[in-house]
Amino acid sequence: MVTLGAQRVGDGPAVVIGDRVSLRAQRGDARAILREGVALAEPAGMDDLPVIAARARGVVIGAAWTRDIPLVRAVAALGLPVVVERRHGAALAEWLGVVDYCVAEGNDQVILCERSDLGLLRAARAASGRPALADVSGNIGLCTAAVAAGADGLIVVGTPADRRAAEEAVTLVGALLRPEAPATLPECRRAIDRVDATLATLLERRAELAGIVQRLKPVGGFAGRDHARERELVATMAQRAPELGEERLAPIMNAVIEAGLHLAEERTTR
Ligand SMILES: O=C(O)C(=O)C[C@]1(C(=O)O)C=C[C@@H](O)C=C1
Repeated sequence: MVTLGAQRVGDGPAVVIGDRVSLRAQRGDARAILREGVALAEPAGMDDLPVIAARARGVVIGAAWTRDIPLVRAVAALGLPVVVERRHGAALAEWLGVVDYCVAEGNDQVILCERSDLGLLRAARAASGRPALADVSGNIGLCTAAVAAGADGLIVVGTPADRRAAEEAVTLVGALLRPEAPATLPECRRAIDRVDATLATLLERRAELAGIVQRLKPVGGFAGRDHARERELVATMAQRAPELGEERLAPIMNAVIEAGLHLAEERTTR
């Protein structure tokens, strides 16, 4: 786990990082470009390092210059958390070799970052035991896939809509697939909130489908209720929710089904 400002990257929920500033791409006076508290900054050269050290929460070793070993070393020596991007085309060994340079400078606060190859992100995370971010800026369609692949967070430099898509992916996919071991009451409640967000999304989707079924059945709505089908779906769900079991699931699903039927009937009379 690596702490980046207020965010913990590695254990707990996947994070979204919206401010990654590249002094390489922007080319200008670092003092004018970097605001105090920026999450991640990528230097253009050695001259930028003092300003980055003073203002940024973490520093990026960019994909374009991972072979500039003197700069890699100097960046690691700042003592800030370091995000190591993979050079385009670099194999796993080369990527993790850059991490070794950072560790050799006494900096163990290293996060991996990958843009496109989610299989490699997963492999690097497993091989190194270090957290890994997916940079989905400009490729926002990869958000959910990246979280599903095990990314510990998303870097997204883009529009507010892009940022919302990233937040949605970490919440919904995280709740479904990311292991959680919250240790405090607030953490546990936030984890429950993520599960509830996923439940709400699924409940809304289920209600839509149940509404379509009512129109397809010869007799829809409460009049066409099929209790055998309801028992069957509860029994199937109990295989995935064995702790709750059929007995506890049955009243839950009864309420869900009735809510769907009420909605469908309301819609036909609207
Ligand atoms: O499968 C159906 O026949 C439906 O109408 C859908 C549904 C459900 O919401 O799952 C709703 C009412 C029935 O009693 C059984 C199931």
